[in-house]
This record gives sequence, C-alpha cells and structure tokens, in this order.
Amino acid sequence: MNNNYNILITGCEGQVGKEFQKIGDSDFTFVSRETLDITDSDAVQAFLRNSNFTHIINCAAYTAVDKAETEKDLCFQVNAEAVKNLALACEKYNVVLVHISSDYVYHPNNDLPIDEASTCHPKGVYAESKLAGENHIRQIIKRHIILRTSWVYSSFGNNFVKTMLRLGKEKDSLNVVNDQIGSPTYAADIASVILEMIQNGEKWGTYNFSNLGFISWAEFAKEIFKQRKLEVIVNEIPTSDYPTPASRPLNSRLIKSKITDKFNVELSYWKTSLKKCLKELDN
Ligand SMILES: NC(=O)C1=CN([C@@H]2O[C@H](COP(=O)(O)OP(=O)(O)OC[C@H]3O[C@@H](n4cnc5c(N)ncnc54)[C@H](OP(=O)(O)O)[C@@H]3O)[C@@H](O)[C@H]2O)C=CC1
Ligand SMILES: Cc1cn([C@H]2C[C@H](O)[C@@H](COP(=O)(O)OP(=O)(O)O[C@H]3O[C@@H](C)C(=O)[C@@H](O)[C@H]3O)O2)c(=O)[nH]c1=O
Repeated sequence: MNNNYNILITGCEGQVGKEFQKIGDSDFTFVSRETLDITDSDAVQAFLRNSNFTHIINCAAYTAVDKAETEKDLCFQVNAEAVKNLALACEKYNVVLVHISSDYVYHPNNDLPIDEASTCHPKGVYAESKLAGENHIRQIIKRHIILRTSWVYSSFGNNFVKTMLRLGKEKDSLNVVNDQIGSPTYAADIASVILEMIQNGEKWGTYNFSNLGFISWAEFAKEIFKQRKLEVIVNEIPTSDYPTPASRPLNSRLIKSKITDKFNVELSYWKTSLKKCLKELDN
C-alpha cells in the first residue's frame, strides 16, 4: 500500500482478519472484538472520531450458521445492527466502508449462475442477518464496497478444510453432501482482492467474489484428501441425508464478471488456492 491509506481492520482475529495480519502492512490498524466490539456504537464512533482512517475493512461477523438459529438476537446485533453503526460512523467521518457478505444471501430456487442483480431469498437467521447488514450499508453510505463471497477457508480458525482434515484422521470414510454447488474461497485471496479494489479507484457497490470453478462440498472434500494423500472414502450424499438446523442453498454459483471487468483482477482456480492453504497449514 502507500502512505495515503490508513485502514482499520475490525474482527482481526477471524479467518479474513488474520490474512490481513499476515500481510502486516504499516497502513493497517487491527482491532479484535476485545479492542473494539462493533456492536458498541459509542465505541465505534469514538474510535473513528479520534483517528484519521481512510477505510474500514469489516472482517467482524457472527458466522455460526446453525447456532444462529437459536441466537437470532446476537446474530442480528453483529451482522446487521453493528454494520449499521459502522456505516453511520463511516458516513459521519468520511471513511470508506469495505464489508464482506455471503453467497447465502441469494439462496435461489434454480440452478442458474448468480450475478449481483439476482433477487435475494435468504433462508435462515445468518443469511437474513447478512442481507440486513448489506441493506443498511446501501441506505446509509455511498462510498462502500460489499464483497459477497462463499465457502471461506484458511489455515486459521474453523472451516470445512480443517474439519475434513480432523475427521479424516479419525475416520476411514465420511458422508458429504454432493448437491450444494458453489466455489470454495481462500481467505488470503479475499484479503488480496480487497486491497486491489481499494487501490483500483472508487467503484462503489456490491460484488461477487470467490475462487474459480463450481463444485460440491463432496468434491471439495475429495480434493482435500487427494492433495493431502489421505486414504479417506467420501460417500456422496444428498442434503436431505445431512439435516442441519439452518438450510443451505443448493446453488451458490457466483458469476464474477463484474469484479473482473471493473477492477481487472485475476481470479485463482479453487484447487490452486487449496494447495496454497494446505502448504500454509504444513508450515
Ligand atoms: N466463513 C465463511 O465460510 C464465509 C464468511 N463470509 C463472511 O466473511 C466475513 C469474514 O468471515 P470469517 O473470517 O470466516 O469469520 P470468522 O468467524 O473467522 O471471524 C469473525 C471475527 O469477528 C469477530 N467478532 C464477532 N463478533 C464481534 C463483535 N461484536 N465485534 C468485533 N468483532 C466481532 C469474531 O470474534 P470471536 O471469535 O471472538 O467471536 C471473529 O474474530 C464475514 O462477514 C462472513 O460473514 C462470507 C462467506 C463465507
Ligand atoms: C462436516 C460436514 C459438513 N457437511 C456439509 C454441511 C454443509 O452443507 C456443508 C458445509 O458445512 P459447514 O458447516 O462447514 O459450512 P457452513 O457453515 O454452512 O459454511 C458457510 O459458512 C457461512 C459463514 C457462509 O457464509 C457460507 O458461504 C458457507 O461457507 O457440508 C457434510 O456433508 N459432511 C460433513 O462431514
């Protein structure tokens, strides 16, 4: 980056937040939940009033999709009300707000690839709270970027890759759903693309972003074990055989031409990014 930027990263201990820490640029100020709870609107206002931030990249969120079904208030506080706080404070102090949202806001009832203009039919508390957060931003602040991404994993925190590696050590075979189709996304690629977007000019709005290729969770699991040379059998099952408290969309095929056309960014193929993450885990 360069000296023109002064960027606050909220939720810095999460998967995406940690990737910004890995980049470790001097333009960044990192705050975790302990340092800045984004649901505390006074604290957020005070933090911005006393600093000179050009951007906030909001990596803070409530991401426990199933638990959200029984923690609706908390989930909405973090993913919707707190995002509103951030948007109001950014608008007041002339700060650009970069926010991360989810493929789960779309939840279409067809198999067609999804662009940013597609109608959203979020199902479940997490998905609804993420769309509510987005809507606050669009209503409050023009100078924003919302990145809708999917199936995020990294060497940090909890995610599908780490769950598969853990279960693969414990069991010879696993049942994994094969009818939810989307793209895994390496958190490091999200951090990189956000920085490219910030440096690439003022093109506000909502953008899909994920790694390239549309696959099922079962295919993802198989490739994780293949790259790790683990002999684990993946039994492909329908979602109906894997009941969960929150329903997941069957179609998460995000079209990424808006982001590639407007920002001229290169997307990484999902297997290539998976390889990088597994290497990172080895280290
Ligand atoms: N994970 C995924 O598969 C996907 C994620 N996304 C979106 O990407 C973004 C980043 O996700 P990811 O990095 O995986 O999320 P993580 O769950 O890994 O990290 C979220 C971070 O936010 C922190 N946090 C929670 N509540 C607050 C609060 N009130 N104030 C400040 N910080 C808080 C958490 O802290 P603590 O752990 O202490 O609660 C955690 O460190 C989120 O907006 C998410 O919705 C989109 C698509 C897929
Ligand atoms: C562990 C496991 C999961 N699954 C299924 C359940 C689910 O449909 C799918 C993925 O499971 P997870 O619980 O890891 O994924 P989930 O928490 O639903 O992941 C979502 O998180 C939120 C935050 C997002 O925004 C989404 O983009 C998406 O990444 O795999 C199996 O079929 N077998 C298994 O052994």
